[in-house]
Amino acid sequence: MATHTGGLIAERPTGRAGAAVRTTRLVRSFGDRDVLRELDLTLGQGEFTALLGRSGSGKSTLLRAVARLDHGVAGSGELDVPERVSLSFQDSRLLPWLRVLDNVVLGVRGRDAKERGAKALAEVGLEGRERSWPHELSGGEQQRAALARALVRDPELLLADEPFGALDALTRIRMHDLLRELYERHRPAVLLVTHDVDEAVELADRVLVLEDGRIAVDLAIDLPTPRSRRDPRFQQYRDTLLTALGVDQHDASADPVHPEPHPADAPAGQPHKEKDPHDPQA
Ligand SMILES: Nc1ncnc2c1ncn2[C@@H]1O[C@H](COP(=O)(O)OP(=O)(O)OP(=O)(O)O)[C@@H](O)[C@H]1O
Repeated sequence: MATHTGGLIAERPTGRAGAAVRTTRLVRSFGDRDVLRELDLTLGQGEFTALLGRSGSGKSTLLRAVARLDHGVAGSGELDVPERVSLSFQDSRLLPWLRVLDNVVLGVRGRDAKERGAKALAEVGLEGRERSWPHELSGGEQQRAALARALVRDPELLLADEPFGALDALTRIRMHDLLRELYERHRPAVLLVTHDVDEAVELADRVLVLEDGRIAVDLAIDLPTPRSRRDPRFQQYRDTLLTALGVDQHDASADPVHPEPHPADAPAGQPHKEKDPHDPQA
C-alpha cells in the first residue's frame, strides 16, 4: 500500500477482485469545502461507466483523484486503481512540436513502439497521418490521435473528461461510434465524464450521477448497442437522468450545461423530443 503524495489517500494497486477501480470513503476538500464526501465507488473490469452531475459537482475532481493526478489537496479514504491508466481530455493535449506518431508513442517503451503507434493510428482512422503535425489535423482528428495515444498503452482503465465537448455535433456522433467500437474491441474499464445525458446513455452501460459529493444515482443501461436515440427505452433512461439532474424536461436539451439540440434527436420534420406515453411527466 502506498501513500498518496500530499494527502491521506491510501492507494492499493493490487488485490482487485473483478473491480478496475474501488474508492472507499474518498474525501476531497478544497479549503473547508468537501467536494467529495466519503465517496464509495466500484467500477468493474471492462465496464463502461459515464459520470454525470451538475457543473461544479466534482466530476473532474473525482476523475483526477482516480487518475492519481490530484496531489496536494486534503483528502482521505482508499483508492484502488490498476497500473495501466490512460487519460483523455477535451483538449487533445498533443504536443505541437512533435509529429502525430511521436505524440502517440511519447513515453511508450519497447522497440515496437512506433509500429504499435502506427497500428493505433490506423485503428482510429488516421492511417497515413503519422508524420503530420498536430496543427494540420482537424479538431476531430486531434481527438482521434488522442484516442490512439490512450489505446497504444493498452489501458486497463480509460479515464475521459469531456473528450468530445469541444467538437461539433456531427463530429461528436462519429467519435461516439469510434469510442464504442474501440471499447468493444479492447474492453478497458471506461469512466467518461460528460455533461451530455444522451452521450451517457448512448455509450455507457452504467450511468452515475454525482451530487453533494456522493454517487446519488447508479443506473444500469440495459440496451443493446448501437443504440438509437429514438428508441422509447432510450428516452426513458434519458428522462430518468434529466429528472435526477433536476432539469425541466419540457424545455431542456440533453445537455443541461451546454443546451444545444442534438441533430440525432431531431431528424428533419420531427420534434426535438417525442413524449413517452408511459412517462407521467411527459
Ligand atoms: N484546485 C482547486 N482549488 C480550489 N477549488 C477547486 C479546485 N479544483 C476544483 N475546485 C472546486 O471543486 C468543485 C468541483 O469542481 P470540478 O471541476 O470537479 O466540478 P465538475 O463537476 O467537473 O464541474 P464542470 O461540470 O463545470 O466541469 C468546484 O466548486 C471547484 O471550484
